[in-house]
Amino acid sequence: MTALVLDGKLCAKETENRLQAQVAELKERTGRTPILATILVGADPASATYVKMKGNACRRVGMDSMAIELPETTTTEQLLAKINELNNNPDVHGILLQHPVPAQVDERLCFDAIAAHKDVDGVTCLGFGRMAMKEPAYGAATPAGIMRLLEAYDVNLEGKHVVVVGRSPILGKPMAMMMLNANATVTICHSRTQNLSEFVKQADVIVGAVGKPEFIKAEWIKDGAVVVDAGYHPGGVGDIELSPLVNRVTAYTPVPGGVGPMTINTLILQTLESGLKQLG
Ligand SMILES: NC(=O)C1=CN([C@@H]2O[C@H](COP(=O)(O)OP(=O)(O)OC[C@H]3O[C@@H](n4cnc5c(N)ncnc54)[C@H](OP(=O)(O)O)[C@@H]3O)[C@@H](O)[C@H]2O)C=CC1
Ligand SMILES: Nc1nc(=O)c2c([nH]1)NC[C@@H]1CN(c3ccc(C(=O)N[C@@H](CCC(=O)O)C(=O)O)cc3)C=[N+]21
Repeated sequence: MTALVLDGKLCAKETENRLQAQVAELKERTGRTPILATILVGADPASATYVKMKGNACRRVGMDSMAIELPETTTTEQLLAKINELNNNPDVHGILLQHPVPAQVDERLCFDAIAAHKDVDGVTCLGFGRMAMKEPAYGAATPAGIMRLLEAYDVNLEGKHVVVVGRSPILGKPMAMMMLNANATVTICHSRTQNLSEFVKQADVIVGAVGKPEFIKAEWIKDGAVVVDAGYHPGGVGDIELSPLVNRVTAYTPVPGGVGPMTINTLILQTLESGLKQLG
């Protein structure tokens, strides 16, 4: 069996072409383009790279971005003040606060300070709750990107047993809710789960969001499963041991080139949606 490659890089590229045209049309009509404000606190090189990639993606579709860099020593109050300023700035249509922030900062408080209509990365409690209730909301970028990728390849989720390994606020937990909303039967596994392999063996669709390289073993995954690997580690490996699987699963996301590009693409897509709402 040759597995279908869920090519996030390609899907993101195709979407960008469409977004570029929409941005050009908006600019023609209003003289303005959507602007994404990115906030990076501290100088972690990996985070700096991701934030740069997000700014570059804005530029590729003709949107602007505003890169805010705050020192490692930033306090919760200082970050809240910056977020408030961006909330009140009519030129800013979306706000991304890069996770993680330094330990002295209350990340949840800061995420939740982002105005709901500018929460294009889908990190607020309000956005999560609305998404979970199927009310209009911007989804968390990574799981929303995964849903868009599965949709693009017509992967059927209805009635399927989806096993999500990981329950973080911006990845595993919203992923599970989105799968539930897509009528999957959902199991969420985490660090206290007993007999993880027994759950993974039942998965029609397995989502790896653990943050540990090749933690989910190929031998746990059944023939014909759909494999979604959100993990990304140096050396281009994900959270799932992928190479032994490529000839016996139905479909899989490559690492790199799978989930990562869809995360950024979803952020850009949702920034444009927000810009369209705010600029007309
Ligand atoms: N491509 C992309 O766009 C993105 C990729 N990522 C990648 O996805 C991965 C996960 O990221 P993120 O969700 O932020 O990570 P977190 O560290 O926030 O969460 C990891 C989750 O895995 C669970 N976990 C840890 N150890 C085990 C274990 N031994 N058995 C079962 N579950 C375990 C934790 O459980 P518990 O809750 O009990 O602690 C937690 O829920 C990382 O590799 C990250 O690099 C993340 C964001 C975006
Ligand atoms: N508020 C917030 N929102 C996030 O969405 C968020 C975050 N914080 N913190 C960190 C993680 C990580 N993340 C990635 C995005 C793109 C790639 C990506 O595009 N990766 C490429 C490879 C890139 C490379 O070559 O290094 C790929 O998988 O093909 C990876 C990881 C978003 N995150």
